[in-house]
Amino acid sequence: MARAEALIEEQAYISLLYERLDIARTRTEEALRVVLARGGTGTRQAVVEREVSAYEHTRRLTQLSAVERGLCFGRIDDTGGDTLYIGRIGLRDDDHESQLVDWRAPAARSFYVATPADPGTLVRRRHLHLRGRTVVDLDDEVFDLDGLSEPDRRTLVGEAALMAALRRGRTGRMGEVVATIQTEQDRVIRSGLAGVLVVQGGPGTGKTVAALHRAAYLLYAHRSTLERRGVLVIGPNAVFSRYISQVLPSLGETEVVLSSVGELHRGVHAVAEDEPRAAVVKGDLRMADVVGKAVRDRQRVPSGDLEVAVPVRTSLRDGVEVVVDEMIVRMPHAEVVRARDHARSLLKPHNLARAAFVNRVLAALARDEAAQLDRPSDGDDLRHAAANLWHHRTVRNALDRLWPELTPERLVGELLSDEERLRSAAGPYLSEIERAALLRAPDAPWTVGDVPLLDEAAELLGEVDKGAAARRRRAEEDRMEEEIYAREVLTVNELTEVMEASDVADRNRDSGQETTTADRAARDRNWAYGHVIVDEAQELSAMAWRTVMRRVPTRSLTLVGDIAQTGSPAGARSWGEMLDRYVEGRWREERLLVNYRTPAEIMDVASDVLKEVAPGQEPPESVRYGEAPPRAFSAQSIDLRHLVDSELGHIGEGRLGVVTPDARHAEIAALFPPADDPLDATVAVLTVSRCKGLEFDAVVVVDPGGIMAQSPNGGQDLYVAITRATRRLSVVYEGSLPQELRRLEPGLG
Ligand SMILES: Nc1ncnc2c1ncn2[C@@H]1O[C@H](COP(=O)(O)OP(=O)(O)OP(=O)(O)O)[C@@H](O)[C@H]1O
Repeated sequence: MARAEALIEEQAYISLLYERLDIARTRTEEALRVVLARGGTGTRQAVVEREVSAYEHTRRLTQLSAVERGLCFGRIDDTGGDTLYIGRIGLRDDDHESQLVDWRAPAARSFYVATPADPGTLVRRRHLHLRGRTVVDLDDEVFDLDGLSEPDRRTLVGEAALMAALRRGRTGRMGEVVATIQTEQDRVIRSGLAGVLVVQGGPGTGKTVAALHRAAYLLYAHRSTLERRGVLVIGPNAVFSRYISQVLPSLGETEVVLSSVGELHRGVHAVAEDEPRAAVVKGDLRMADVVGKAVRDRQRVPSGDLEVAVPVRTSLRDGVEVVVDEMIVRMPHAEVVRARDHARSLLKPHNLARAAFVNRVLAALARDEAAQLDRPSDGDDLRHAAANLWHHRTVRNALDRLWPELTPERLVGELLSDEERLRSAAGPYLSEIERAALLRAPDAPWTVGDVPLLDEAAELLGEVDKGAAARRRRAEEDRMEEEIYAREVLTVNELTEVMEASDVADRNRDSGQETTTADRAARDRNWAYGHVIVDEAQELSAMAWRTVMRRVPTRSLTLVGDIAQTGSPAGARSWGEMLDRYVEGRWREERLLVNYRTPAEIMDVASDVLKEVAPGQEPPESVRYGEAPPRAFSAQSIDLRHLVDSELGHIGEGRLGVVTPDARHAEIAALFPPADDPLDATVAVLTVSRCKGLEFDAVVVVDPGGIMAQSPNGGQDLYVAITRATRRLSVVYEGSLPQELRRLEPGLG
């Protein structure tokens, strides 16, 4: 069949699918209107039912609008003469016959995994290209050539769909690639939910896209487990989270929480990076001991007996109470030690164990007071006297000195900025040089490396706000009640197969204000996610892994990264080094070997760098060639702005990234128009740590020698910088060209 006829035939089917989509939307809108028209009153059962169906309809509507673009992108024909159309969601006709298969459904799998060598039962895979609702092109892979007519053979275009996808100009946001997922990526996406999956792959091998499509797949395949607990995706920084933020909604998923290590401690948004020596120390597991000791250091005993002045007689003067007479109450030193040891022996978090310490001290002081005043000191009298003592400022102050209530921010802030405290807490664990690397000014901003320390502290301190703990307990009791009730409602309505009672209870309780998993998770430090995905996972320090693992007690994780790109000096040198502590012998690894981003000429340059800095590491294979040989310019012979203008001329609508050493970022950024968001700028000036995971049509690497020298992992940084380019690469060097880059063609200034 000639291509034109094939196009007409496919257009007819695609139009039918869009009609179905329109019908589904209209029906859902109508159903939602009916539900909302019922109003928010009535019996409790009616309110629950209304909440449930309004939520479901709204969710379905969001999904139906998200799939408008590229609703259907593929078709498979098998040896039995059956045809399936593959798309972003599944659609059925009024007789419940499948018209479109969801890309995540098992039936769609052969669309992704069939290869000429192993086609399974497929005779043909067809990619459909739509603009709006019109089929503008198609390309076929035919697995059974003998079965093809002559005209059909002429339309064979091999990997055209993938190549077309890769040639698209960069928009500043990552897009989804459902139509062109490759076999090795499909293996990653559909790998089982349980356990730890490590996806190791070089730059541009699609680790990020595979991880995000995996999130969508897991939510589809394990909705009841994951929707309630949610999926957390941790990226290297907030810019990256924005870069990938549109992928999942465009796949129809809205219940995924995007975060970065710097944002994992509630209330802190750390963006600053530590200088390399501090980063190494903060990322070291010994810091868990240091924070532990810092907490114990705050549980003190006085050098002698505890002595506190308390008022004996007060009088009112001008309406103000003044102390007329006071006395000293005492607690012997050994008893204070016992009170402290007893509170510690409870193994409760510091702020929760404080009550035990406080009660013992108050009782001892009350006993002494009674003895001195010759008052009775039996049970009730003593309790009364102790309660009275608690109201004296002097007693409170003494107790706060000995066992203060602490927030993680105060504990860690004071630890890192007070030489004395640091020496005491870190003395047994860190050398003097390491301690010096940690010391910082009291008003220094939080760094990404501080966040795992804050998390550690939060774990050891427990919640300060007793009101909050009580509120949470009450809320939990309410929730249980709602859940029992919701279960009854679902049973009565025969909905138990479709929905979980706890889901309904959560939604009902939140009544529209905080209905998403993201909202609920954000409120709760102890939230346990159903699955956690970590991108650029090689950058996480051992301390950061503790923080991540706390959020997923089931150890259901996907970690994607590249050991050869580790930039943080506290990051991973091998996966086992970081993971064996938690899941020894229980993590599995998939490797991605094909680079879809960087053209072969640029990858050759990157490979030279890799050979020097990480000799054993294999660079990935590029699938295409670029449009110009990568070039090197001496800083003396070229004006950077001039070079950037000329590169912009070559890339048309695309985007350009200028990558600089950390120390030169401000100076170079000042040469270009300021940009609020580097993702929206035509020219984005970034350090290497900020451009991790991103990509640009053209990249200009400034001062490669400076990048290499900026940290012990500077060579890896240069490798990352070079591999951000999808089309063109230029390097502007100071002095002489680093010899790792000798392959670059000399550019003319
Ligand atoms: N199957 C595919 N179809 C179309 N484009 C793809 C496919 N796989 C990857 N790409 C494209 O290749 C580029 C690189 O992908 P991605 O950013 O996921 O790679 P990565 O392995 O995470 O890279 P890095 O480690 O350098 O951050 C992206 O533009 C992505 O859209």
